[in-house]
Amino acid sequence: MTASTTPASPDSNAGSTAFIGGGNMARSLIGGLVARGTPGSSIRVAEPAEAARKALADDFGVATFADGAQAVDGADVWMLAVKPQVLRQVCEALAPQARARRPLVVSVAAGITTAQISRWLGGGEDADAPAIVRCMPNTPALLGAGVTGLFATPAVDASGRERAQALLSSAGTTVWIDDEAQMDAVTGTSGSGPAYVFLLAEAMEDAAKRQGLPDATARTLALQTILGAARMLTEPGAPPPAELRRRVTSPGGTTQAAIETFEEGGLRELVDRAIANAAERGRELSAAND
Ligand SMILES: NC(=O)C1=CN([C@@H]2O[C@H](COP(=O)(O)OP(=O)(O)OC[C@H]3O[C@@H](n4cnc5c(N)ncnc54)[C@H](OP(=O)(O)O)[C@@H]3O)[C@@H](O)[C@H]2O)C=CC1
Ligand SMILES: O=C(O)[C@@H]1CCC=N1
Repeated sequence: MTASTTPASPDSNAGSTAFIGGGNMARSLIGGLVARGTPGSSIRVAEPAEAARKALADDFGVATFADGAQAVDGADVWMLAVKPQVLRQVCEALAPQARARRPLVVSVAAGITTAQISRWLGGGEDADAPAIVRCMPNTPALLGAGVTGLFATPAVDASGRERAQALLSSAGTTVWIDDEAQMDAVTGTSGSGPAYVFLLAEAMEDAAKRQGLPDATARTLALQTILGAARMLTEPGAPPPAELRRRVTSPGGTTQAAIETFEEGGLRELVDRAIANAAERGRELSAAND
């Protein structure tokens, strides 16, 4: 077992949060937490790749470990931030510590259900069940501009909910859902959603270049348009998206020509299918990794 920072004694880790997995999502969440005042020293990260451990320690001042068991040692919140495909193996390895410590377990893994996590952690039924919050953040968390859907199992008490809410609030807006089955729809909408906007940015930039604009100009126009539109959408008291669109669209003008092209091309139906497919993939990930 190697640790790139020296572990403190378990008792001195009370109040700390352990991340299992130090990849893209963990970086976004840790960045959001540290930027909003959580001391890096209270965050412990297990990550197999040495280069990633060094970058996390350098960038955020967190304690890093090659081994999950060391990272969770004494931590009372465990953030499971590994791929769905390895979550079972991770949970089963940590099950003895989970039974002994009874941490608040927070999972960001797409698709994987709280029942699966509970079983893999060796959880019992009812009063003996582990406290698990399943959540779906997104990468704008890095800027504190993310949105996270959260679901809590009955074993999570009010203080556990508050703790999870506080952790994810550092990443931006939080939305609790009561029905865990809806988490796949959350994943398809907002978890994966930033990539849809990035795809739109790519497509607008490419189209602008094909219209003869210089590369840098095309990028600036595409990105600032998305930023400005997103800000208008989220201003307090902003009208709904359809009304904002109407205000840009002069009858018989340029925008109408573009919007008609999108509608004829089936953009709405395409978005509907894309989000449905993302949600379905979440359900498949659950079944495939059970
Ligand atoms: N990226 C996103 O936008 C979002 C992702 N999620 C969820 O977050 C989770 C992580 O995704 P993402 O960050 O993108 O994936 P990454 O692959 O970037 O991060 C996962 C990290 O976990 C590491 N890892 C693998 N095995 C272990 C282990 N046994 N112990 C500790 N760490 C391990 C990986 O190391 P190595 O690469 O060396 O194997 C990798 O660095 C997924 O479950 C995903 O569904 C949720 C919302 C949004
Ligand atoms: O693509 C994925 O599976 C993860 C979950 C949501 C965003 N990224």
